[in-house]
Amino acid sequence: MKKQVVLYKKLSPLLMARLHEQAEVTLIENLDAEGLGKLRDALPRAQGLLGASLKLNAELLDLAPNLQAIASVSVGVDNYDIDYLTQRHILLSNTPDVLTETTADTGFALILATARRVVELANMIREGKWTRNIGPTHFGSDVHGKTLGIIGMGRIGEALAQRGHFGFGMPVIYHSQSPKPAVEQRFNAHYRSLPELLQQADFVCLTLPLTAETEGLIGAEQFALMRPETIFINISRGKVVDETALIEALRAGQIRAAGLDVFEREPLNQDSPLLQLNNVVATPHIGSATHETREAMARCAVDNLLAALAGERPVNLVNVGAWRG
Ligand SMILES: NC(=O)c1ccc[n+]([C@@H]2O[C@H](COP(=O)([O-])OP(=O)(O)OC[C@H]3O[C@@H](n4cnc5c(N)ncnc54)[C@H](O)[C@@H]3O)[C@@H](O)[C@H]2O)c1
Ligand SMILES: O=C(O)[C@H](O)CO
Repeated sequence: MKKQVVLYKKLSPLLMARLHEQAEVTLIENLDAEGLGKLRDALPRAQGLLGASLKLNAELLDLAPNLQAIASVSVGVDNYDIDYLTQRHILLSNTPDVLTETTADTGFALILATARRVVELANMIREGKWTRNIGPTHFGSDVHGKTLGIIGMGRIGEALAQRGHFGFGMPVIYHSQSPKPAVEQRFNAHYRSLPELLQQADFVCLTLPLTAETEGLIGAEQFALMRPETIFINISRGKVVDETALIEALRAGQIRAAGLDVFEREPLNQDSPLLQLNNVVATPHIGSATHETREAMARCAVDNLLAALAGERPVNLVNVGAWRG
């Protein structure tokens, strides 16, 4: 008998066809109030779930007594109660690797856009304010040769280091859970304590996951260690940063600019003070959002889900403790 799969993210026709071949599929197209109601109705029969951007807590999961596997179309797994899933032997998988390069591209786009004031000055032209040659008040700062500081030297951190070191001749310093000799050798990178990195980096870039340990990692005390020339980039998760402290640091000139792809609350409220600041470049969580990469992520999630439902260990199993094979 075909397994019951609930999708809360629409997939390409090719992937939908593949899933339909092997499973009975219920598709929830939108996670608005109506969609959430439909999801609740579908959960009691669900054996597999596939989607992203939904906090799947114990209250929702308790509606799904038959659930065997969840395939998240994301590398970040902060939306899931992993201990609870493991306790219930529900296999959680994610989509690492396939989005690494694209997310690092986004990080570098934010580095360049903030340093060279791309959005602010492009808007100036649109607003008809380019009336004479620009002078020092509109100058940006160099990226090449500046010190790139990476917090969380994992897959995306390494891809950022690669761009900085080989492409822009940037000295690389990093802070992570432990030093990584292979990375140091490849990018001539140097390990720093968190306070040292915050003091020394021209670009402080967050590429670490949101966990109980990293929530609120960067707050007023950490911004106070940065310099007025520091540019702060966050492509990890909004909650790693105390957003009120970030706004204060930007307003007070404690740091020069911020490039932000992620926020404490998403979508970002239109009234957010961040959107009033010219030295903020804000993008709507687009780290992995290219046609190619989103399709690769969806394919990876489908592979993981079908493997799990067939009794096989998914390649990207997150909670290995849930595996009984
Ligand atoms: N903006 C986006 O659209 C987007 C896209 C992809 C990933 N992300 C985020 O980026 C994160 C990283 O992805 P990845 O594939 O590089 O993961 P990864 O696991 O390869 O790398 C994370 C690194 O952070 C380090 N780390 C963890 N906790 C730490 C701590 N307390 N202090 C210092 N370092 C710590 C780990 O040791 C690891 O090296 C994801 O978890 C996700 O939240 C965002
Ligand atoms: O974690 C991820 O994969 C990205 O943030 C997309 O959600």
